Amino acid sequence: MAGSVNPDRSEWDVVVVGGGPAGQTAALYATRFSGLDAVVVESERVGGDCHFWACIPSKAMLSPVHQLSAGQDVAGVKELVTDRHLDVPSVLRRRDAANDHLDDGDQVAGMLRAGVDVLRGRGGLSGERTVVVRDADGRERTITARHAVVLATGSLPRIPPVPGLREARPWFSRDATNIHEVPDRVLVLGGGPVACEAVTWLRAFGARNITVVERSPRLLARAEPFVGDALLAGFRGAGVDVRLEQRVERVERAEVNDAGPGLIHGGPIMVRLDGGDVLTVDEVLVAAGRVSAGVDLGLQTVGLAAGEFLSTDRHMAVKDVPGQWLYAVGDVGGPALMTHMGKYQARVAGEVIAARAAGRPLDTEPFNRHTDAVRPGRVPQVIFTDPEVAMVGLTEQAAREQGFDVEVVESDFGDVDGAFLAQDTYHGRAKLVVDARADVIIGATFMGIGMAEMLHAATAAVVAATPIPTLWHAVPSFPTVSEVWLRLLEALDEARQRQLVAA
Ligand SMILES: Cc1cc2nc3c(=O)[nH]c(=O)nc-3n(C[C@H](O)[C@H](O)[C@H](O)COP(=O)(O)OP(=O)(O)OC[C@H]3O[C@@H](n4cnc5c(N)ncnc54)[C@H](O)[C@@H]3O)c2cc1C
Ligand SMILES: NC(=O)c1ccc[n+]([C@@H]2O[C@H](COP(=O)([O-])OP(=O)(O)OC[C@H]3O[C@@H](n4cnc5c(N)ncnc54)[C@H](O)[C@@H]3O)[C@@H](O)[C@H]2O)c1
Repeated sequence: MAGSVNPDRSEWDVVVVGGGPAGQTAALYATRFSGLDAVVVESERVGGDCHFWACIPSKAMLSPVHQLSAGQDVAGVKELVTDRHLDVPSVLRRRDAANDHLDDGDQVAGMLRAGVDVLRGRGGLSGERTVVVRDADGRERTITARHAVVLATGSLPRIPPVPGLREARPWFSRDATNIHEVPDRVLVLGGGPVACEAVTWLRAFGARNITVVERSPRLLARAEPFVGDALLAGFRGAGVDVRLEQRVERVERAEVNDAGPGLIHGGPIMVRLDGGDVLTVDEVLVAAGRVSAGVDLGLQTVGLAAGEFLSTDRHMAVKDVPGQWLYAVGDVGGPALMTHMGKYQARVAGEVIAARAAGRPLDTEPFNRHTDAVRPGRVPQVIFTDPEVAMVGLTEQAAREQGFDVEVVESDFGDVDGAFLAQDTYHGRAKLVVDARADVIIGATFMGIGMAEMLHAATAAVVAATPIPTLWHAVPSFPTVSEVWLRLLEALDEARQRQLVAA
């Protein structure tokens, strides 16, 4: 669908550059109830990476993986599905439907219905409140914002400086999420969320030789250590070759033929690892982190350095830019590169822009809608491996490094009735990190089937700093897996009682 803008128009109250979830949300929150108008400038597809290339297609493929795997551990169902494989073409059709066959018509229509204009083209700052938009034919148009410009251009894959890697035209996350050809032999460079989720579906889709090369000592190194250990055991048990504390030294691909996303990009690839091993694979998937998509944004025209994650204050205004007219939300600002965090920041930015445009002072009471109260240390994340990892707040290590008086408590799901009713052999573990002085939870991690939907209770407890004595009265329903909360509180109580007796 084309953009929706009067060709002669050149001024809006709010100009948003980047139409991913963060940019869309900022435009909606700045304009609803405020009387302001806004335009979203988008160079590719309204909906962003999240809808077309990241969260939506990946989770559309992972849900069938989880459901088959869960069924394989429930008597009465497992007899039907053990040793059965996914119907991969059906899963890919499901994925294609979920991301609208890469067509952003519905997303554009949604913005227009909400009264937000859409302008196709690549936007970049050219001075205060001014954005130059270059369309696909190279035509330029200068637009200005009466009140605010919001940068929401997302992030791009980081390419490690490995000789031969770039030239080999390896896969990046877009190929993995929009997979059409399943490589039989694949090397995954990195062991973070992108890598671990992709390994989960590549295995389920029938890739027979998967090697993961991660430079740090653990998979999902930012999670509690038990998570990486359990994932490692699961991957290795399923035949995935995981090489920790290793790097790729060089890559060679004689025949390169990049026929498009998700298709194998050429002939076999020779990969030399730093230990001296040489592997031959059909594809390399680079999943080695992200960089800010702020390189061509004209940041230097307002005195900012290009290419780094943009630094913002608690109201999402970009630091070191006078006048409070420039905001950044979502991945372009880091450091929590997740859709829900980008949308949260965008809600804050939108409300701040509306208040400032009306000349209203920003709210100052705790948990007001004009201030980011989540960063740092209260960020939730679900990683949709099999089983899932769900975590919020600080890990034990991070809490100790930040000087908290830390108590930790862990429990597996062995004696939770809801767990053995859900699965015949439920494997999972939960951990709480407690600030002993304040007697509140500051971190929680759950690993197990269905944990994604368990997380929000922990997020609410961490953000609200619910006192542990209050949590005793938040009764988990029987027989649900969430009774693990009771086990955790009992374990904490027991440890404290023992300490009292010992003292
Ligand atoms: C494989 C994968 C899986 C993921 N899964 C999850 C998940 O399950 N849950 C989760 O919370 N997060 C997930 N993420 C992270 C999530 O995708 C990002 O945090 C999210 O997309 C960021 O939203 P955004 O709006 O900041 O950026 P984006 O979604 O990247 O949108 C930015 C938009 O800006 C446009 N743009 C860029 N430059 C310009 C310009 N100069 N002018 C105009 N337009 C421009 C782009 O075309 C794009 O449409 C995943 C990431 C990956 C890679
Ligand atoms: N479900 C989710 O919430 C979800 C899913 C996917 C991605 N994401 C987000 O997207 C972002 C990007 O994910 P990611 O996994 O690409 O990045 P990441 O930074 O989280 O992990 C990259 C991993 O690659 C390793 N690495 C980097 N260079 C390497 C090298 N040369 N050799 C070997 N290992 C190397 C790093 O040690 C790290 O463990 C993350 O911030 C993540 O939170 C979120």
